[in-house]
Amino acid sequence: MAVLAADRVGFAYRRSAPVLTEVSVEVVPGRGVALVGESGAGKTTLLRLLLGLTRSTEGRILFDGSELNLGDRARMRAFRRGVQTVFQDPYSSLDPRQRVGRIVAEPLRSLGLLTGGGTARRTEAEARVAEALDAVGLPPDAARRYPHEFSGGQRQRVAIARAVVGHPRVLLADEPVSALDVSTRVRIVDLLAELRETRGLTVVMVSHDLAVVATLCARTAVLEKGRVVEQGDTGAVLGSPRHPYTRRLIDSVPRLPR
Ligand SMILES: Nc1ncnc2c1ncn2[C@@H]1O[C@H](COP(=O)(O)OP(=O)(O)OP(=O)(O)O)[C@@H](O)[C@H]1O
Repeated sequence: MAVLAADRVGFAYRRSAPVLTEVSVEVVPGRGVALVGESGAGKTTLLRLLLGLTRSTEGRILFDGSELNLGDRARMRAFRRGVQTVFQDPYSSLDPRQRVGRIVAEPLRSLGLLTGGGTARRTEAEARVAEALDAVGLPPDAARRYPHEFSGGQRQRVAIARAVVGHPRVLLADEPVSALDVSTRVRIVDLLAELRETRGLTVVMVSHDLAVVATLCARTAVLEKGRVVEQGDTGAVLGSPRHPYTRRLIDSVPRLPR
């Protein structure tokens, strides 16, 4: 069964024309989904709806088969334990005044994932932060440092550590590598692929980069002007696209001269 689904979702910003119309997308465990489409197609808006940050104006968002109710705090907490996020910009998404250890531990505290009290609680948080830092390939002493002491790629590792510290099932990522240089991009994509294998993490991703999509996501949904025009296995969608819009999207990818 789908962990997360958009069921005939529609959305319009206030006093504007709809930016999403009748969008249905399912996220099945172990089968990551890429959301692709031109700028303005509605990808980020759909991700925000799937994250429960914005309420849809039509249709429903389902988590483990039942409708997400943003007003139900206990249920939203369970949702946040299961579904975490990484944003595009590793510079603005980390609080510069907090040490990395505190940043990574934040979901453990806010989602009630720590069991003990006092010193035991602190020790448990430290151990789980160390485990998350190790999982993203950062040294243990990273916990004592501040975000500005790290490069862009390392900061994105910190953001990924914060997202996975509570062992979520799904990671929603909005252009997670587009702010990084090419070689760093490859390393972060490899890291996400590794987390997918080792932790069973299902990655749902918005990306302009079809090579990244092909590496990370089993399924692809193509959005054009707020509608899904094509979706299916990534190999089929990108390898033999049926819709002219998908073909145009693939043809618009710059190729190196031969
Ligand atoms: N806060 C907002 N208020 C009003 N309109 C908005 C708002 N945010 C986005 N939009 C509009 O909604 C549409 C979809 O935007 P969205 O950011 O979801 O697209 P996108 O596919 O993620 O684009 P990009 O690839 O450029 O990030 C666009 O026309 C955009 O101008």
